[in-house]
Amino acid sequence: MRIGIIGTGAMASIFGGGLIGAGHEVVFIGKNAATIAALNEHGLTVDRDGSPSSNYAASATIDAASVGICDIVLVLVKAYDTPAAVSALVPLIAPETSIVTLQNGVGAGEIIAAAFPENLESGKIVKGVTYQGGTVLAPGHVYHHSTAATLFGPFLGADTAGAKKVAALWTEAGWAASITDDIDAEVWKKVVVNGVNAIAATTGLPSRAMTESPAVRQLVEDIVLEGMAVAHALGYTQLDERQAVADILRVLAETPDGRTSMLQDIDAGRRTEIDVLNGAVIEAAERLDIDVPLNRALYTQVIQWEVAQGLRSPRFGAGAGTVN
Ligand SMILES: NC(=O)C1=CN([C@@H]2O[C@H](COP(=O)(O)OP(=O)(O)OC[C@H]3O[C@@H](n4cnc5c(N)ncnc54)[C@H](OP(=O)(O)O)[C@@H]3O)[C@@H](O)[C@H]2O)C=CC1
Ligand SMILES: CC(C)(CO)C(=O)C(=O)O
Repeated sequence: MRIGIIGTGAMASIFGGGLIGAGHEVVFIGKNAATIAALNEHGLTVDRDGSPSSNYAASATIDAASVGICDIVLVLVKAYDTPAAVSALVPLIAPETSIVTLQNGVGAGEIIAAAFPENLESGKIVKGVTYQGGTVLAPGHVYHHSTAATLFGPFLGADTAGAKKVAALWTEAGWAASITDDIDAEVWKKVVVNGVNAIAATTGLPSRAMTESPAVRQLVEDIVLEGMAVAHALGYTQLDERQAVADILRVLAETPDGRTSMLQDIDAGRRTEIDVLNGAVIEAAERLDIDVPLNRALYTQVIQWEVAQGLRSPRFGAGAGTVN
């Protein structure tokens, strides 16, 4: 299959590597010249726990127009980069192209769906959530926690054919994948458990270390339970809060060298996805009249860090709940 991946960061690289390894033709579309050069010249190196590093011959470009039509396109940029990524994607998309987002948070799927209505109508926009993790070590070199779950579902309607086609790719690459008929509930569960990202960002702790400190482990549990009350009030009553706590603690504990995506943003001095994660929880909680003090505290700290870095206007530093 011809697969276009927009992004050359952590997730683009872990999934791109595995899909090249499974025999697919993969083209990365990025915007960082140094990373593109590293990929084309030295290939993509992926470290996985318990196995030697793998190096994959990689093809990467800044010029999306040079790529041509793809069978499947994976959108793996940060949520706030989705509008620009979607514009770049146009030359890759035919009516039969499946477009897949595995981005965290709320809203990216809606931006993609609005841009490609024909693919949306035919069930070819696939929304997913993944508990796999990627950490960038250097341009063209990533660490991959690969044993965790990925769930796919149609963005619109009940036709799961498109989601099944993508899940089959995952299975071929040796990764767990399943189909859900309620991807929106899974997206909210992931938004809630991604509360751990802000904990990592504010403590500086790598993933496993968060589970080893009793105080931080308790904070992980508390942030998930707080967010789950909001998810339940939104109508996702089928989500089991204890299961959500157990799931995220397991993912963190199984990722000794992992750094959550938000901690990697802090490391790199770049904007975080706080708005579409804790910010989304706060926004929903305000509408539903639910108190979410932990989410507010973490949100405020991360926003203040962004303000201090000059990444965001000081007027957003006024307090939690001021979501963009
Ligand atoms: N890392 C993780 O473990 C997990 C991340 N996720 C989610 O996956 C998504 C991607 O995260 P992650 O891979 O960590 O992020 P990274 O920041 O590592 O990678 C994002 C990539 O997108 C590139 N990019 C941004 N805008 C464009 C554009 N217009 N055209 C082409 N490339 C572009 C960036 O380029 P540049 O390098 O130049 O900035 C970068 O290579 C996020 O929504 C994240 O929350 C989900 C599960 C786990
Ligand atoms: C916590 C983790 C790794 C779970 O997949 C994640 O989603 C992230 O780092 O953004």
